Parts: sequence; C-alpha cells; structure tokens
Amino acid sequence: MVTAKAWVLKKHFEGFPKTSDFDLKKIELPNLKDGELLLESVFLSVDPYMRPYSQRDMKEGDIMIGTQVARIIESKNPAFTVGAFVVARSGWRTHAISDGKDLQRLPSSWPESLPKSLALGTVGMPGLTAYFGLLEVCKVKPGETVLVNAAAGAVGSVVGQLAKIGGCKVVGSAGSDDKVAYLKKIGFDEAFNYKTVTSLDEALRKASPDGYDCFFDNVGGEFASIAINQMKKYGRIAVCGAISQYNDSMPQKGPYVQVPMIFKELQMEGFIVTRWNNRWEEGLKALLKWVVEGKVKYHEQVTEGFENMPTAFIGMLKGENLGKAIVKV
Ligand SMILES: NC(=O)C1=CN([C@@H]2O[C@H](COP(=O)(O)OP(=O)(O)OC[C@H]3O[C@@H](n4cnc5c(N)ncnc54)[C@H](OP(=O)(O)O)[C@@H]3O)[C@@H](O)[C@H]2O)C=CC1
Ligand SMILES: CCCCCC(=O)/C=C/[C@H]1[C@H](O)CC(=O)[C@@H]1CCCCCCC(=O)O
Repeated sequence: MVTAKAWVLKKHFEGFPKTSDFDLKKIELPNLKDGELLLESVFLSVDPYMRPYSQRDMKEGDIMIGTQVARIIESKNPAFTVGAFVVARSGWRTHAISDGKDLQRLPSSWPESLPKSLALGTVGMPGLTAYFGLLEVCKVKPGETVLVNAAAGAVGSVVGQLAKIGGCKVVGSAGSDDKVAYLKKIGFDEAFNYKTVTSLDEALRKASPDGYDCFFDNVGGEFASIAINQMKKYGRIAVCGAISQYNDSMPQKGPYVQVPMIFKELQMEGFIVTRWNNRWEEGLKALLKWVVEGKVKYHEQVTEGFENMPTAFIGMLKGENLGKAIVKV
C-alpha cells in the first residue's frame, strides 16, 4: 500500500493565488489491478495555464491539474517496465496509478546526461508551443524581425532561439535585468526590461525602428496593445498566452485591435499547442536535436520539495523563474 501526497485546490483563486488557497492531502492508493502501473513523480511542472484552467474546469477540493516526469515503480502492464520514465498528466501528486493510456514515453534518443525535467520544458509542451507557434502561426521567414514577450520563460526563451535558427532578428522583453542579460547570452539581438523602460513604445521602436513582422504574444494586455502599433504591414501575431490578465478579477478594458489590424492588414491568431498533437513526435525530435547540438540552450528554475509546489507556482506567476519553473520532489 502506498500513500500519495497531493495538493488540492482548497479555495478558488481570487486575484493572485495565495498559499492558503491550497491544501496538502494524503491519499491511500489501492493495490494495482492487471494492466495498471504505479508512478512516482520525480519532477513536476508549474505552468501559467493552471491559473485560468483551474478557474474554468476545477471545483474546490479537486487535485491541482498538471504534468510530471514520473518513474514507474511497479507495473502490472506488460507495455511498461519498472524503472522507465514517462510524462504523465496526474496532477500535483507524488504517486498515481495509471492504465498507461495517458502516458508519453521520453524520446528513445534521450541522452543519459540530459535532465529528464526538460521533458516538461524545452523538450516538452512549452518547447512545442514555441515550435508550432513560430512555424505554423507566425510562419516566420529568414530576414524577418520577431518580437516575443515573457522572453526569458519556458516558451519565450525557445521562441527566440528558434527564430534565430530560422534566420530572423529577435527582440525580447522580460521583467528583470538578469533576465535581459540571459536573453543576450542565448543570442537575442535586442532585449529590454519592460518594467524599467520609461516608455514601452520607445523601447520597441529603438529595438527595431522598422517594426516587427511577427509578434509572439505570451502576455496580452497593455503590452500587446502597444506592440500592435509597431507591426509591419501584413505582420502576424501569434496569441499564445495572456498571463498579464490571468489574475484579473475584472476584465481589462481596451485599447482595441481593429484599427491597427485594418491599417496594417495584420493577421492575429490564437492557438493551443494541442492542435498539432499528431506532429508531437516531429517537434520533440527537432527540439531534442537542437538541445543536444547546443543550438538551443535551456535554463530551469528548480524548486526543491513537493511541499513547495504552491510557492513555486506563485513564484512563477510573479516572474521569479528564469527559464522553466520545475519542482523536484
Ligand atoms: N497557447 C498555448 O498552447 C500555450 C500557451 N502558453 C502561454 O505562454 C505564456 C508563457 O508560458 P510559460 O513559458 O510556461 O511561462 P514562463 O516560464 O514565461 O513564466 C511566466 C512568466 O510570465 C511573466 N509574467 C507574469 N506576469 C506578467 C505580467 N503581468 N506582465 C508581463 N509578464 C508577466 C513573468 O516573466 P517576466 O519576469 O518577464 O515578467 C513570468 O516569469 C503564458 O501566457 C502561457 O499561458 C504556454 C503553453 C502553451
Ligand atoms: C486564456 C487561457 C490561455 C491559456 C494558454 C495556455 O497556457 C494553454 C496551455 C495548454 C497547452 O496548450 C497544452 C496544455 O497542456 C495546456 C492546457 C492544459 C489543460 C489541463 C487539462 C486538465 C488536466 O491536465 O487534467
């Protein structure tokens, strides 16, 4: 008999999440039935989507949604051997029973020396978001100028590096000077701290006086309202996320997008990375290859201890992470 620890949503978030909105529970797991396997979480992911999706899909008392890299510690399913690592969608819990159907194996070419936690970040869902968003939504071409915000995070840092691989000029914004220094280190052409610039409009103009062909928007809100005015004619905006709005109790008001969209003949498209579920393998293979070759660099903000999941989640929403926010059990 195994006892799992799990974080539940005690109270729906009002505004910014608080540690008191979560409760740590113990759950006795039953013995495995034929076809089942027992997972032990090794790394758990904290992601922005947990804020809006918990509001939309969860009720109080539910285990927090989320993914983990887990080790199989017992198996009554011949397709899964004990000791193997998988990406699971078991929520914020130390142990879970699975029938194997919802599990993703790490790519077979995963080098032993590479942290398996990358399967939650650069070589996982956030990396794929960058890959498909840039290729399929922005449709970037060599020589174009790409703008990305939340650029030092899990998605943004990959967006910038893939755009560089694709022969683009890349401008990134982030919320601290350390993050800006990191962006320069990993090859961004221009980077600025959106919290300290006197004028966002000027900072964007200075970074690219001719404007932007592509804007990969992770933030939404005021940033997006200002950036849209600096798009080039026929520019493309990939609406990936709107983290500046996730904690709002009252929806923000415009400026509205129609006038710049018409004058500049822009394309603006929202997307969810699961649209390309049938090309997951292609994306992971490409990302893994670039990481192994050193063409895509990664950084992880690792919080130690399952008991610190709420703190890690809140810290990520506050911008305390450089690269992917991960919890190591
Ligand atoms: N459409 C899709 O399929 C997917 C969308 N996403 C979206 O992509 C975005 C980035 O996700 P991810 O890379 O995992 O997260 P990050 O690793 O980028 O972490 C979140 C970052 O957002 C920034 N941030 C927080 N609040 C604000 C704010 N008010 N204004 C500006 N920036 C803010 C912080 O960086 P800073 O210090 O720079 O402020 C923080 O570090 C999110 O909006 C997420 O919802 C992610 C995955 C899939
Ligand atoms: C206005 C909200 C925008 C949120 C954008 C975002 O961050 C989307 C993230 C999804 C990503 O594209 C694929 C995912 O896995 C994220 C959603 C996960 C939903 C969890 C569902 C419940 C579960 O895990 O059991």
